[in-house]
Amino acid sequence: MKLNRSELARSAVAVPKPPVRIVHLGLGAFHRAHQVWFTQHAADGSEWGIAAFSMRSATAADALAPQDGLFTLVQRGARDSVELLWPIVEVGDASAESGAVRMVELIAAPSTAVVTLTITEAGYAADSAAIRLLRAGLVARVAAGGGPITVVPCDNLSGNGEVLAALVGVEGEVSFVSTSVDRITPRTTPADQESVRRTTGWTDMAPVVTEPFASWILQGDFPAGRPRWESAGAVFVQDITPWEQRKLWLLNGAHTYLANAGLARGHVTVAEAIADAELRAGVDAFWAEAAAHLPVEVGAAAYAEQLIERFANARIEHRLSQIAADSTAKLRVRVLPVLRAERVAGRSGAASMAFIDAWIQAMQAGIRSADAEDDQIDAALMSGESGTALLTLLDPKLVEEPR
Ligand SMILES: NC(=O)c1ccc[n+]([C@@H]2O[C@H](COP(=O)([O-])OP(=O)(O)OC[C@H]3O[C@@H](n4cnc5c(N)ncnc54)[C@H](O)[C@@H]3O)[C@@H](O)[C@H]2O)c1
Ligand SMILES: O=P(O)(O)OC[C@@H](O)[C@@H](O)[C@H](O)[C@H](O)CO
Repeated sequence: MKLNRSELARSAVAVPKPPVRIVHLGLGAFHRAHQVWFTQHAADGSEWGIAAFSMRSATAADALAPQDGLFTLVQRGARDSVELLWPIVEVGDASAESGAVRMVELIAAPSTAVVTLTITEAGYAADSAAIRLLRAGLVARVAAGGGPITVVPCDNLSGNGEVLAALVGVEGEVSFVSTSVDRITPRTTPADQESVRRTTGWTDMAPVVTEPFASWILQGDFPAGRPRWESAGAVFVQDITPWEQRKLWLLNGAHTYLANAGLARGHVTVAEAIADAELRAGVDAFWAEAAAHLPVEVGAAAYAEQLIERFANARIEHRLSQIAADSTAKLRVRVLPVLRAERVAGRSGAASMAFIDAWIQAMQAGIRSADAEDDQIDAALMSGESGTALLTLLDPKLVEEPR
């Protein structure tokens, strides 16, 4: 793609500018590497524009607005492949009142068919700003007879569609779709920005670097239509549960372990941690436990084999300190279900327990990343029996069971 000047702008490049039919909450790196990429690559992508809103600060919106929503996606495998993505046609900052008003107005607009979200796991709380604004938009839409709409959460959470439907609590023509999303996308660094400038000749204040792999599995209805994401590789299933478990347990469970155990062993990135034979053995043992509770049709062994290659991609600088954030809540959904299933099957779940022990040891050694449960972790560490107190924090039932 050629630009006729060095700043990104729609006037400098011939790309589609579709009308807004999708509203997105959470203008982070992952949305741009995943849902924006799937929309651009859908056969009818040029008919679907996205209005994307940052939720907590103006930073992402301020970087993208002068670029008319355009940004560079770098797919980083053995070599880089660089692409200009154009589906974001409007950006806003919903942490400011004017942005929040515009977002609510767009959710209520009859021309909007889909709302997507990447608001992090912590955003799924009844009093979070994202949930309140989504609710306000849907209530306004129902009241004005705006017609059916579909809401698609794209965060790493079991049953994300059902969880969101319960939190939002809006009755009417609103369909909540559950999804399993997968594409390792680390935070962009200044070096990434500089490498995009060198490769393309244009200055991009908001590029995104991601891995070549991308997967999107969805379950649910789109009564107002949607882009033909399946033509870009998305898969629609009747029952998402085993697919979601495969991804959350095998990928995210292993990530949380590699973060806690890897930081304790002096590693900085996922690629370094998975190259450590001891950590790799821990991951393999956990995957064997998890695979025993997944149906054969999800292909756990092949997915795990692919994961080793993805984790080992040293050109993707995925920092363990970023992944270790909120480990307490993450262990509950990524590791505890496997431990429970192992114990119901009459086994000890030793590999799952080793993942939990790695977190306990990291907390005891003071290797901490931000955690929404920091106050409770502090209290557990102050108690005489900090190991038992941390186990209780994770799940009170764990301390009643023999190890
Ligand atoms: N990065 C990945 O590899 C990846 C892969 C799969 C799924 N995801 C999901 O996407 C989420 C975002 O990842 P990212 O890489 O874009 O992160 P990011 O830090 O680039 O962006 C996070 C976005 O979430 C918003 N946000 C943060 N906390 C929030 C809250 N409490 N309420 C509402 N909005 C909030 C921020 O404003 C920002 O727009 C992850 O938490 C995860 O659930 C990420
Ligand atoms: O994004 P989080 O914080 O839920 O988890 C960190 C990583 O495990 C995660 O972002 C993965 O990279 C992603 O889920 C891969 O698809």
